[in-house]
Amino acid sequence: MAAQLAEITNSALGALELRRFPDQETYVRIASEMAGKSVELVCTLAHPDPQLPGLLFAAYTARELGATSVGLIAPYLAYMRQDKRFSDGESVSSRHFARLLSGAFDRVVTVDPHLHRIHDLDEVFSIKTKVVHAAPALADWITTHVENPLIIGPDSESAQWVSDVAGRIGAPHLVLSKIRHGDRNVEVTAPGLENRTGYQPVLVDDIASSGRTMIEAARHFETTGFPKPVCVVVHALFAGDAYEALKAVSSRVVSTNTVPHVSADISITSLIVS
Ligand SMILES: O=P(O)(O)OC[C@H]1O[C@H](OP(=O)(O)OP(=O)(O)O)[C@H](O)[C@@H]1O
Repeated sequence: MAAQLAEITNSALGALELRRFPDQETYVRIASEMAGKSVELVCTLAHPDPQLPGLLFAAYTARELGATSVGLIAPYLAYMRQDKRFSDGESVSSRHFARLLSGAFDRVVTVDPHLHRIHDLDEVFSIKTKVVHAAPALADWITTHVENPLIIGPDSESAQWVSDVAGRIGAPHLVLSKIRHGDRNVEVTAPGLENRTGYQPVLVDDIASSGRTMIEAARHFETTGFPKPVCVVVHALFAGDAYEALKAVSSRVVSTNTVPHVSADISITSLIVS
């Protein structure tokens, strides 16, 4: 994506050397001229724990080498789901992660961050933020690939992008109801679904991690006279065998390229620079 962004914006593509020492510490070397440059580090944070030291060291190094400003383009921004102290003593890691990034960068650009109980990135970041929405790209893909779609969100939080996508296509939409009992244990209910047959269901969500949300939502179509759903996800994290398990209950699974994945057929690269 960094190469694509450099080409679209007619910018130079920098060279960053990143490797592990034998003890697993991170080695960083910037092999491009930084003096006087406005620098953007492109790093999708799908594996944030091993990625973070290198990312912070690269930002600090760019500044020490004379960059006038250092921005972060993180197509997927991690840790935004832990946005509340759900149990006593828990870290509100969205706030802490944002604080770490705010200390190293001058600005951050991301795609559809998980903003649920936080409504604006500025509530947790102290630097300039920009949010890019994938909805136009999702709507284009659905228009081209799905006939007679019914756009469905698996939980109340998805209502925002489901209604946006459906509105762009001129398709009906429906929002299901979800209760999360644990990391891999969610319960999805779909009241009234049997009254909406005659459409191709298209499940749309921001993140697939364990895949349980989409899988539990998809299962409702097995018994209600619909064809298997098409599943459209913005950020394809797909931990473990989540992708295979979701494919088994779907007619197709597709994601955007915010996270490199075999399902990433929807490009949002041009939206980042628009
Ligand atoms: O693939 P999974 O492991 O099911 O994770 C993906 C789900 O998690 C997020 O919502 P979450 O359940 O965190 O709910 P929230 O809206 O209350 O933050 C996200 O919006 C997806 O629906």
